[in-house]
Amino acid sequence: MNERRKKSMFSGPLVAQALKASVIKLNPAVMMKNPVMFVVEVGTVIVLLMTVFPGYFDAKDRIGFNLTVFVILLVTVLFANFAEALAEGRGKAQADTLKRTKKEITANKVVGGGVKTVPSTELRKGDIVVVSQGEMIPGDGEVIEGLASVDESAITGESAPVIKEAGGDFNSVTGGTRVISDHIKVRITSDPGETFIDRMIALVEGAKRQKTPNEIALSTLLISLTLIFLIVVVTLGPIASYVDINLEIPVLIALLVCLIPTTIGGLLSAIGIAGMDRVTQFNVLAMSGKAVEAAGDINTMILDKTGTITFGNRMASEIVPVGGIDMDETAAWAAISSMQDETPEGRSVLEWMKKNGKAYDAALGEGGSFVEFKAETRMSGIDLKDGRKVRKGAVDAIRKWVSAQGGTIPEDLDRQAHRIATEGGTPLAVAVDKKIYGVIYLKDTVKPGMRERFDQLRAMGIKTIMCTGDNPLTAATIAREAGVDDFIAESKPEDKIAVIRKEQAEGKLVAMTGDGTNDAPALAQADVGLAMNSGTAAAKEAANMVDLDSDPSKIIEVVAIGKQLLMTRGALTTFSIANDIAKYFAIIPAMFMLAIPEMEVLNVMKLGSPLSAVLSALIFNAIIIPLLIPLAMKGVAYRPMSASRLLSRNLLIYGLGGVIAPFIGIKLIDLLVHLWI
Ligand SMILES: Nc1ncnc2c1ncn2[C@@H]1O[C@H](COP(=O)(O)OP(=O)(O)OP(=O)(O)O)[C@@H](O)[C@H]1O
Ligand SMILES: [K+]
Ligand SMILES: [Mg+2]
Repeated sequence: MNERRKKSMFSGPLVAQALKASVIKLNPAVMMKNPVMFVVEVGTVIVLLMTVFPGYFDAKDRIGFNLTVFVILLVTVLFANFAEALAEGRGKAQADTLKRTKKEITANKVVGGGVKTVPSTELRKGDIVVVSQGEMIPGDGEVIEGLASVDESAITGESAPVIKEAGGDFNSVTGGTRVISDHIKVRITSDPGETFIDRMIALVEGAKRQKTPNEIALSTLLISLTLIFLIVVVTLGPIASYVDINLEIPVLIALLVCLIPTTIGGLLSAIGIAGMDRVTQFNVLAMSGKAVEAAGDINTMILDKTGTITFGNRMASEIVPVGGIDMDETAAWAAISSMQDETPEGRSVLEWMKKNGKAYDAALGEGGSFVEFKAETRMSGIDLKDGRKVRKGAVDAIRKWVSAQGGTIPEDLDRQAHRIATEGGTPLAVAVDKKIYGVIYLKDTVKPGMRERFDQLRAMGIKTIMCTGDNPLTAATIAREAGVDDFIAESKPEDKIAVIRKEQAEGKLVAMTGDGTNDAPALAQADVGLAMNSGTAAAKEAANMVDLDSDPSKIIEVVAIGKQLLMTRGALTTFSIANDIAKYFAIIPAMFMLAIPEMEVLNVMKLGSPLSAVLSALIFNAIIIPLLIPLAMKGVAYRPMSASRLLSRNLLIYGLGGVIAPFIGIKLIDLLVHLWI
């Protein structure tokens, strides 16, 4: 699928498909959704009638001209349809591939004591299925038993298998992905038609594409402009004839089409679809165009430290005893506290032991009950069967835990923790009941290039806040190193939602990423919530975007894509309206010169003849649409800068460019047209 995703929008089959679709879209019922182009279509039909039945319209001496106007108008409409069809093309192709994936699946449903083979479409929420090596997972669900490696490339395009297992944050599986080793039992969590693949198909196909609030506002403006010009042009005829000037209908229609915002009207939906498509190519699924646009308007971005700003593979790199305790004893307790801790942090402690040739009595831990790491407690460990409780965790959490039992805190604990934290490391204290043995030094590294990216975000006027469960000192060090604007340390998952609400109360739009079930409320609250595909079903459900590559730092690029979408629309609107204004100078003098040849002084552009002026303006009006398709699809060139600088830059380039381009374009076309007629 990744291959397909990367495929150019302008490849042969997609272009052929789009050409066909642009004719089908001529259907007036479809055209009506785009009022600007619909007006052009109506004009096209009128000129066609005048060409075919010239007798009725007293237009016998203008058949050639009228036929030409008809052809140019028809091509104008086709160009606009082509832009939209081309933008839709890649999504449609992707949807077809996904649909094929869907059809083939059968499910082994657990019924009573046995297993029954049923088509996946018969599965309902709550059903249990067994999936073995080589089989496809028949629906979205949660692993309730077993562990398997799963090939999710059908969805993510990423060929490396991922491990899915019961319990924890990696239990969610997606229908249409394939188990490549072992077997698992899965509880189905979605009904047919509501699965992740169904949603994906609907998204890439644009089936449920709704206009975003921004698009609606712009459409309203375009319709108003169209109406105003329609009224002007319709009343122009009678007024002119009152003073004995006879304006011809095809010329009036040409005037109207030149004046109404056909360029942006023709490209508007293509810009929106292409923006969504850019996000999809980036392997992020946006649930709506609104989400992508919200990303472009973000003021505040909330980022996790571990795994987003840093690599996140926090590894034990040192074990430091405190209170005069022996090194080996401290290390042994650190290891025992990690015996069943499957987090990267926990596993790294055991690896450290091996690497440093340290031994511990594993038998001590046997039969004990495992205390899983929780972001709320910020501790993990084991309750031994002899009654002793072994813990490791954030220094302040362990401190509190030990103090609550009446224990004392070794005086060098803080000094050691402080040293580790100022180096940007995470200190984990190790304790058994009320005695603290030492500190584990977890090392993590800030990803390269983070500072530049945060500088860019700042240039765009976006504030970044790093949220971490880590202590304030580590947080401060990493925050400084990475260059984020602000940080919140010792934060629990629910603190994120508080930060979001606070920012939103100040009228800001907030973006965040998350993957856990406890991130779900915050993901829902954020204006842009990007969930990781590796995360839980609840997180993916709550978010309005899902990153199929599960890379939380991608939120930064998503914002850039959103901004680019808004900018592209703004730039092309400016260009389009500036263009139309410039066309006055070609077409209005021509129109009056047709009626009163003495008005030659009006011919400021020195165009060949009134008729060639009208045709040239109309041809320019048509071909500017396909000329701008690449820009509409790829988005305007984009450099991070503040909104006000962007605005003035765009006005200069696209406003001024929009005024100048028609003068040059129409003049050149007129030179050719005048040779021909
Ligand atoms: N496996 C573990 N066992 C015990 N304590 C841990 C473990 N993993 C992390 N901790 C402690 O709990 C704290 C909070 O961890 P958590 O994963 O919630 O946040 P974080 O990873 O520091 O920050 P972020 O929100 O950026 O991921 C850590 O700073 C660390 O002190
Ligand atoms: K126009
Ligand atoms: Mg974490």
